[in-house]
Amino acid sequence: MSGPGSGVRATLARIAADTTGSLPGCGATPPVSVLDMHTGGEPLRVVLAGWPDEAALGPGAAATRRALLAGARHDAARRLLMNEPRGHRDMYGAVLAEPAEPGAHLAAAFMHNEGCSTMCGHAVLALGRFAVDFGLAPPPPSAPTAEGAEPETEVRIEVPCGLVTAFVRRGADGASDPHVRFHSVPAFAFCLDELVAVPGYGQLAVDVAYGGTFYAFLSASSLGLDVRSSSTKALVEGATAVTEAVKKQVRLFHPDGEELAFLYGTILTDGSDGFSEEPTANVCVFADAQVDRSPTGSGVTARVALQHRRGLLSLGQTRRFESGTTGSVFSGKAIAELRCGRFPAVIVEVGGAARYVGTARFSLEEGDWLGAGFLLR
Ligand SMILES: O=C(O)[C@H]1NCC[C@@H]1O
Repeated sequence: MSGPGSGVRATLARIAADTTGSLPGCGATPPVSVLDMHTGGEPLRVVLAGWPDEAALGPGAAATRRALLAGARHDAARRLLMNEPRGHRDMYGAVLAEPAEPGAHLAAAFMHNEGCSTMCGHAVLALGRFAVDFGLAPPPPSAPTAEGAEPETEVRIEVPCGLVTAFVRRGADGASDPHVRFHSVPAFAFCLDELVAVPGYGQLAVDVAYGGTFYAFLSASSLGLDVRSSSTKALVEGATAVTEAVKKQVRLFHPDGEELAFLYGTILTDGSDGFSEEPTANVCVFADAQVDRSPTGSGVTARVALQHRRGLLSLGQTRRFESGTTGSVFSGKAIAELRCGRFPAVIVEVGGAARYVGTARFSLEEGDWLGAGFLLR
């Protein structure tokens, strides 16, 4: 018989309560603490502590992204947290830093299966909640409403493509509402109906638009596919062929700088660009054939800019966008017209729900080459 404090259940409880000790064989590398969320099914792993070279990170999101892209230690940490066995091909993460922009509450750089992106809408929705719940953005000074709810808290987040603002509500109990909205950087149509030769699929008309990052857009039907019913494998193959072809055949340009001028991926749509109360579905394939589970915040931003440019969506008119993968829905609307260099542009508001998933402390056992991170094709 085991005495009090011994036995399997007591041992498990002791391990669970011990938040500081390192695991056997893992003493040499300090553990990395993370908080996981998801927005419309798309994961977001927020690094809390233990990033190997915090001093080299910032300040500012663009500087943090540059440091992540350039540093071997940073890339090892990215692979540790994004790849198997702690993550998977489609994992997504954020590294937070002190902001450099006056008035910003935090800076965030984004990482995925290949490197680091310049914009991530699903992450901005999640980080808005995170910032409110963990005191990174102060609550508004005005009084609560009659129902006890506060007015929205503004969370200004510096991301590599610029400054974006999330709006978060808190209930009478002080907890943040999962439904968040954000205003993005100027979004614009780069080219419409550009003819691109896509090996295996023929000559296709493709739109390219910017929503914090550039995407190619086309109806999945032009590849003989359907975003709601085709297999993910077929959608990934088709979208990847388009991405590779557009990268070779369309030279991108962004008025704010060279480091924004790259194609992040391809978004296949259901072709329903004309206004409807029904949601329009799309699937985003980005980075190294990574599949977004959400409708893609930066993709919705770019799609709204395209629909507005084509005269299909007026200012203030809300359209709903559905993920072809999970069925989750974001809203999108153009709220202001402006210019981004030579491009007519719009500010887009995107809304969606972000949820908490859990926290974890990850370690790496000495000599574990697989544990350092791998991906299956
Ligand atoms: O929502 C978004 O904008 C992002 N989700 C994964 C790919 C994009 O960065």
